[in-house]
Amino acid sequence: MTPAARIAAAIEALDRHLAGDPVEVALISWARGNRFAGSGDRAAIRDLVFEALRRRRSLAHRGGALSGRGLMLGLCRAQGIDPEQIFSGARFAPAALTEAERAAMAAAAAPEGLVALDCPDWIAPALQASLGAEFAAVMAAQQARAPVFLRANLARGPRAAAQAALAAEGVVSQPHPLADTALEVIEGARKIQSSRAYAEGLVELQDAASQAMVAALPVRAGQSVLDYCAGGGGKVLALAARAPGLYLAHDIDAGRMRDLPARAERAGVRVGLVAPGQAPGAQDLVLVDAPCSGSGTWRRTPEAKWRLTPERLVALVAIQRDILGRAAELVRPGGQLAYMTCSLLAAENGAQIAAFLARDPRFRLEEERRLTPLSGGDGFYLARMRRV
Ligand SMILES: C[S@@+](CC[C@H](N)C(=O)[O-])C[C@H]1O[C@@H](n2cnc3c(N)ncnc32)[C@H](O)[C@@H]1O
Repeated sequence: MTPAARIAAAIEALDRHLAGDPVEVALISWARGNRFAGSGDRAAIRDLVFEALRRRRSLAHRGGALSGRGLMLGLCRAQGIDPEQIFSGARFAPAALTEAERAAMAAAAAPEGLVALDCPDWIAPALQASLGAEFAAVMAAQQARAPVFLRANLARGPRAAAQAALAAEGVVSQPHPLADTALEVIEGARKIQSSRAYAEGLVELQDAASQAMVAALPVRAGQSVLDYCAGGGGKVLALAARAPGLYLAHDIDAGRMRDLPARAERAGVRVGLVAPGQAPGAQDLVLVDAPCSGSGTWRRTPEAKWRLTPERLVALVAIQRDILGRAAELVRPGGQLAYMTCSLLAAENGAQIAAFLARDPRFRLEEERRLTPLSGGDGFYLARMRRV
């Protein structure tokens, strides 16, 4: 496909998405209806769509409309490409520009303020309060694509050995300072999942900040650990790789843990599954990787930035509060409770924990950590508490 044809495809997928389809569904629908497109084309179209969503507000401003065409026009302009060259009306290219489109683009001044930062108006005050002087830099960082990170699985060998095995298969990576397990992929990211290094469990895909937060948790051989919101198991697998122990995974939606047994086997670690609502005995460490706004991961999941609403945020804070209360009951006296989110918002992080500690005097805060995308990985929050 020509660059113009790929842009025409991205316009179609974006229009489906803007009409209500989740972005992944929109991309799959496009691919099903256009089976001639090869994997290289599909990947390029996906990149265009995600680029447009990360910068949805500023590109719509530059392109004169919040539509597939408006976003792609805005992207051309932001990249210094003359839209007339792409929007030519030639075969497979987007239809030629209309006079109205030319006029709308000509009228659009350079984006400023929250538009330039691609920040929804309603959430800006909360983000500004949470991020302080870093607000603009963090929002700007979220406009760029996230790096691809791998976690070297120490249960299978050291990071350098994983790096060498990947390099032999064309996946070039370098150690990342956020965690002693983190590798940042520089070349060959598309080969990771078909590599032997991945199949043999030497590495897992995991954001570097996520690895850093897990590394901050204490692990001792033989301890009992419950990952209360395990999802696909990224955190519990990373913990289990550090020391043998009794690891359990729980999620309200058992379907989310579907792949966990296979992932644990690949990684050479053991993780038991706990059915939703089933109460395991008191644990040395309970980890709550809570459902959250995901505001620290908007580079990877840009549609979430535009889908989040004030009502959903209030609901998430209530869910987190409820989960904390339940998880706290599963910590043995003297044991630890670790609460994490990939949010940048104080309401889901420090304020949530302050309210929990005020409600439950059995717990003391031992450590809080915050990371933003300015450190290279996702935005993350960790509070480590002890039941005294
Ligand atoms: C941030 S994700 C977990 C990601 C996972 N820990 C990982 O590293 O791959 C949050 C998870 O919490 C689960 N969840 C939501 N509400 C819950 C609840 N009330 N109790 C337990 N899990 C819940 C969701 O199903 C989701 O899988």
